[in-house]
Amino acid sequence: MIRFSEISKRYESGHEALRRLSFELQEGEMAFLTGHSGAGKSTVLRLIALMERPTQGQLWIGGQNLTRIHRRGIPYVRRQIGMIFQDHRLLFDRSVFDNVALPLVIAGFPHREIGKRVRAALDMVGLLSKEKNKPIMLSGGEQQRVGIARAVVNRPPILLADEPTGNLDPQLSAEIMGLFAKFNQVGCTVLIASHDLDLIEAMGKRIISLKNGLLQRDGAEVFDV
Ligand SMILES: Nc1ncnc2c1ncn2[C@@H]1O[C@H](COP(=O)(O)OP(=O)(O)OP(=O)(O)O)[C@@H](O)[C@H]1O
Repeated sequence: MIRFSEISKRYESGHEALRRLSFELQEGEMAFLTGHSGAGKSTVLRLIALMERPTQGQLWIGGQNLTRIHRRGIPYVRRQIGMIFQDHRLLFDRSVFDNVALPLVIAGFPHREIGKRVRAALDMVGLLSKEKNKPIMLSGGEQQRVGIARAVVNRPPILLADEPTGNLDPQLSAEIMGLFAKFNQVGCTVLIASHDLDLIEAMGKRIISLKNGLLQRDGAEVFDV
């Protein structure tokens, strides 16, 4: 489903954030991406979401070679991906409903369909009763769940999350991870960047570990870097 083949990413500053990184994520798999600050975790997610392009190597999503894709094809790929950020990136002057509806409004869904889908997404994250609230009235964990509802509202086959529990206490963090596991159980391919080793080890899923842009560990396999 997602395949990195010898991917390198050098930013314009000259910094090489990823070096010949290869790994594959099967359709319906859930995995964690870990490593020290600056190891390259966000870069991996940004490459998959086409927010950055690789300097070298081949990157595939569902049989499509992203390194060959034209600008015109980018929105089509992005529609397959729900992305969740540590800082939620919610619109604070809009209601919870409007925040979650945004991807559907952009995609031109009809009004009725938007209402149905937004409420289904809010129900999944347990926030149906807060649809009229502004994000500022919600706790950090609730805000994060709004971000998750927004990411899943158009039912993308791939979910990417960048430090989704960064600012949350251990109990809320475990709840958020539980939500991702729930989406995975219904077939979503999930990749989560997190430096919270205790939490991700407790999830019992595959862990891919980066060190200075190199693959250090993939599941049970450990590499000499
Ligand atoms: N736009 C950019 N321009 C230049 N260098 C960048 C850019 N984005 C990231 N980097 C550098 O690339 C390296 C990898 O960054 P990345 O954000 O992928 O790491 P990370 O593992 O997600 O770190 P953190 O856990 O701190 O978020 C870092 O050294 C970072 O400073």
